Amino acid sequence: MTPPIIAVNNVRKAYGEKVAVNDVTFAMPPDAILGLLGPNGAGKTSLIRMITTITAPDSGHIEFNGQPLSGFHPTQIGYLPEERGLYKKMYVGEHLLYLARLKGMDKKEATTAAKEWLAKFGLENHWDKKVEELSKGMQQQVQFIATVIHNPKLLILDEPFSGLDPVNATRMRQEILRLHAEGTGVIFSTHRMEQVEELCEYIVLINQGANILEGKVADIRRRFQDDKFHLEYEGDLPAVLKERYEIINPTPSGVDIQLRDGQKANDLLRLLLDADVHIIGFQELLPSLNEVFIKQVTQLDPTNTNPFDTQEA
Ligand SMILES: Nc1ncnc2c1ncn2[C@@H]1O[C@H](COP(=O)(O)OP(=O)(O)OP(=O)(O)O)[C@@H](O)[C@H]1O
Repeated sequence: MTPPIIAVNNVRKAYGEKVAVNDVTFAMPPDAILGLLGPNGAGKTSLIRMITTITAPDSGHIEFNGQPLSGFHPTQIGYLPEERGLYKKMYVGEHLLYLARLKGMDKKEATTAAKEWLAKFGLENHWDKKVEELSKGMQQQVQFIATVIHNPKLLILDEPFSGLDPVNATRMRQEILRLHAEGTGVIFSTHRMEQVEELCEYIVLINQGANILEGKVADIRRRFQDDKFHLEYEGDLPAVLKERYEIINPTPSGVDIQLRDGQKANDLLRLLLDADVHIIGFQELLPSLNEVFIKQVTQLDPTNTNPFDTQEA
């Protein structure tokens, strides 16, 4: 069996008294983009810095393609950190060549790749511009190019879409999906849970340094389903519906209905049909990852009433 690109085993990292990563274990799934999720201060960057060998775990170990992670592996990794770090006074082309050569490319192949990538982002005329002359979004795209130019086996993207307009965010998302389809492993780290569902099939949810939930997004949302349905209809609703069921979020086009105490969706539908309600749509509402996160944190620790306030526990 092919080993996972990255396997993190019982990894711990503390900065003085502060335990930033506490006994975290997970493996990259073979086919899915991995979403590394958690609120500010959860420990995501600390984990990534260990995967990229910038720092080392205090205990536990990390494997890259089944081998112990070592100083040889960073050339096979592309890391887009949250803090952008281009040299403002350098020229775009010169900068990309410099970074590509640090990753082991020769000048000719780096020049060809840099030109191809700049053209993909519509930046082919910016080769001779200084980084500081580019807009923030363009600088972000150049930094993304620097991250992928050497065809890494593993791509780690920390909040890659922050600061991008919707058109450029979509373009970058398409490139990430294309690279993934061609076999590049991708870890997408963010505290924006709603962005994850567009890109990731599999998530690892970190809270206060610990891995609190892991699995396929669809399975997790289904596991946390709580019998809520959305009904779209035309006309009026019968009074009996309001008497028997809890109606929430009424809008001009529909209502959400929360089932309670053994109530069944089929009985609800039967009641609607018997009352001759003109049904346009009826679907189960699965919780968002935000809601899943809050539920899981409060389930693990009922005293934590504000799961997003985890900065300095
Ligand atoms: N160099 C450091 N020295 C001391 N404490 C640190 C250091 N780096 C991180 N921490 C602490 O470790 C914890 C985890 O931080 P980390 O940056 O890994 O979180 P994060 O999930 O990446 O957060 P964010 O989403 O805000 O980037 C935080 O409490 C942070 O204050």
